[in-house]
Amino acid sequence: MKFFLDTADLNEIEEAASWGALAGVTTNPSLYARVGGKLSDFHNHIKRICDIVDGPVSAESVAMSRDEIVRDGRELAAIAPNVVVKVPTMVEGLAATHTLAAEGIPVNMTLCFTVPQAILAARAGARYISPFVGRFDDISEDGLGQLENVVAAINNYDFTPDTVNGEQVEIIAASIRSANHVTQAALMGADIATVPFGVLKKMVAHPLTDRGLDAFMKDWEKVQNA
Ligand SMILES: O=C[C@H](O)COP(=O)(O)O
Repeated sequence: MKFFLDTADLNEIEEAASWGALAGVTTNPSLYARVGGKLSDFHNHIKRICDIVDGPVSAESVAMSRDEIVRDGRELAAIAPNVVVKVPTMVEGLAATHTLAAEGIPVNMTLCFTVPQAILAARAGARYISPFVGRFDDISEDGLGQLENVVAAINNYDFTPDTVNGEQVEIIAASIRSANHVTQAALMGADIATVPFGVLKKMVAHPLTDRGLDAFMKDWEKVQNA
């Protein structure tokens, strides 16, 4: 499993990148708004993220028609070679993905919740598909169960390698709210988990690690004073 950071916060991205396990970043309009992002600075902001991260950086189109999404996608892809265009899973999004993929522009289909949506995204040529876990849980549905179904269904078929780098479509477990979501996503074989920085920090920590470290430090103090 690879880890992406689900944020538009440059400080979080720089810090996570320094830990050595950051394979990419995903952003969305809400995450950009959260860091006080302005429309006029959007492309520059994505460029700054691309300069920090050695991996795919998803930047979302907010257009609603296929022509506008394609236009948005081309502009976003021109920002840096590692930009991935994030497109919502809807009819206009599928049509735009089909066009962008044919041009060699990688697409991450987002707001994906079901197996049929995921298969349609893969057929349209998406490089990444992002099933949402937490938002399913929010409506008292089984987010992890849906993710497991998507992973199993996509792996049932040999989707044509994309035109960008010959790699198969990858599943990004998105809307991740806990380290346990990451554990379960890894066990079911999701290719990538995109996690908020707070979850990434929790993934590192364990009370037994803290307790063990504390005991080691106290015993080392005894050694020094012996
Ligand atoms: O845009 C994709 C995010 O992973 C959504 O996460 P969220 O449900 O926590 O906002």
